[in-house]
Amino acid sequence: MPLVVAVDGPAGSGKSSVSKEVARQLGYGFLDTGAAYRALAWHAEASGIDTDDAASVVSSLPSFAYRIGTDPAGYAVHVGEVDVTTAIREPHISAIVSRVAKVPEVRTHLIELFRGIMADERHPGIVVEGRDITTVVAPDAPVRILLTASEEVRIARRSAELVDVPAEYTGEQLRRRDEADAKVVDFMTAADGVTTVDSTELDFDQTVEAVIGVIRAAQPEAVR
Ligand SMILES: Nc1ncnc2c1ncn2[C@@H]1O[C@H](COP(=O)(O)OP(=O)(O)OP(=O)(O)O)[C@@H](O)[C@H]1O
Ligand SMILES: Nc1ccn([C@@H]2O[C@H](COP(=O)(O)O)[C@@H](O)[C@H]2O)c(=O)n1
Repeated sequence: MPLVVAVDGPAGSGKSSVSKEVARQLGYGFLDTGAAYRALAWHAEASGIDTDDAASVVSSLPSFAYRIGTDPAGYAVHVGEVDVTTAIREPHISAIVSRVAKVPEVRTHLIELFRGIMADERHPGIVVEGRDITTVVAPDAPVRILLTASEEVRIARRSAELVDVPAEYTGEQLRRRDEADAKVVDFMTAADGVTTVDSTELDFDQTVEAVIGVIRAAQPEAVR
């Protein structure tokens, strides 16, 4: 089993971009678990399923042929033969993903999938990011981090990415998604043994260094 670095946090806190860069610098694998929930929402829609109907969402699981690599340099997400890497980031998918993520059967199915990917990892370590990694998916991981930032800063960073979308819409959507997701798992407070990295006052490189610092403190031999 590789060294697992578990990273949780709210929307726009920098989980995927920071985790990917940390993995790249340490020569580790990288697993974006949110991509699976997004891809399932995409798949359900593409199959004409009402994402508000939990039973229908569950019925789409057997045909959900999901693939994601763990090489941080070759990030790509597929459903069957379709490359959905870009499509799953559309605001439309962000707006509906919490509906599928709250379905218990979906969570059980995807958590098994994540654990399988982690067990198969060939890099010496893997950075796994999401909402319930430190608490449910890998509660025994040797390094567990809650990556956070103020809501205002998270909205500003996300708005800077989505230049064609009105900032008010982006902010409202991020708030709504956190509110819906927080009913399912607690990613706003650090569980026992989880180290908080607050990037509100840090730039991207400083945040990457702060996360590597937490890994170094917990596993000195893992980081030269
Ligand atoms: N410390 C930082 N300083 C400045 N920008 C940052 C910092 N951390 C992340 N960012 C930027 O903020 C944006 C959101 O980051 P990212 O997509 O990684 O967040 P996320 O937590 O994975 O979001 P989501 O959960 O919505 O997928 C990106 O544009 C990223 O480059
Ligand atoms: N461990 C996780 C990861 C994600 N989710 C759900 O997926 C959505 C998209 O995640 P991003 O990290 O890409 O923003 C997120 O809003 C959650 O609904 C989850 O439940 N558990």
